Amino acid sequence: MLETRDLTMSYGERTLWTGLDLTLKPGQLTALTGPSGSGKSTLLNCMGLLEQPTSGEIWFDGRELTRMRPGAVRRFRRDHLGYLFQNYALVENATIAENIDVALKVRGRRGNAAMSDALERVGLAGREDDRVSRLSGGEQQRVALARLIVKEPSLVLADEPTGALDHGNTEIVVSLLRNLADSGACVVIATHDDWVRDQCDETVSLEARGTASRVGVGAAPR
Ligand SMILES: Nc1ncnc2c1ncn2[C@@H]1O[C@H](COP(=O)(O)OP(=O)(O)OP(=O)(O)O)[C@@H](O)[C@H]1O
Repeated sequence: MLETRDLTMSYGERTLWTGLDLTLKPGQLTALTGPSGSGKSTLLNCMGLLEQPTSGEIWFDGRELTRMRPGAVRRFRRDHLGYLFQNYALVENATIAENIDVALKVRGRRGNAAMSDALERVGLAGREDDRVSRLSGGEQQRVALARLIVKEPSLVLADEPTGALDHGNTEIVVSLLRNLADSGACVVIATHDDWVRDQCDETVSLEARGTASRVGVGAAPR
C-alpha cells in the first residue's frame, strides 16, 4: 500500500499541490489526472524517489520512503519500483533480449524461460533478437512491459504510457498493467486519456488550484 501524508510540492513561489493524503492499494489501478502542469509527473517522481517533496511523507508497505538514505533509495528503486514512460525508455540500438536482460540481472534471475514467458504475455513471442529501433511504438511499449513483468515490481508508476499509442495498443497496455495489479502491484497511471481513466479502479484528480480530489471508484470493467 502506498500512502502520502500531507504531501506538498512547491517550486519557489509556485505550489503544485498541497496537503495530499492519498491511500493507493495493491491490486488496484489508480488514474492520476489533472490539467497540464498540475504536477502529475512531479507526483510520480516523488513516489518514485526521483524528487523530494517540499513537505509531508510518503509511505510504502510500512516504510517511510521520504526518510530513506541514498543506499536504501537505490535498493528500493532496484527491488520494488517499475517505471513506464510515454517514450518507452528502452536502449534503442539493443535487442529486445538485451533490454529485458537488464531487469532479469537486477532480480538475480537467469534463464530464457522467464524472458520467453514475458514476451509471450506481451504478444512478442520469439522476437528476442529483434532490434528495438525497428519496432513500432506499441511494440516498444510492450517490451517495456515485458521488462516490468520479469522485474515483478510492487509499485508501478506509469507516466502517460499510452500517450503515443493508437487505441488498440492502448488497450493492450492497460490490460498488461491490469495483470501487474492482479499479481499484487500498486499501479498508478498519469493520463490525459478518458478511456484509460475509466478502466482504472480509482481516479485521483490534481486540480489547478493545488488540491486533489478522489473521483471515486471507476467503472473498471474487467
Ligand atoms: N525542477 C523544476 N523546477 C521548476 N519547475 C518545475 C520543475 N519540474 C517541474 N516544474 C514545473 O511544475 C509544473 C508541473 O509539471 P509536471 O510535469 O509535473 O506536470 P504534469 O501535470 O505532469 O503536466 P503534463 O500533463 O503536461 O505532462 C510545470 O509547470 C513545470 O514547469
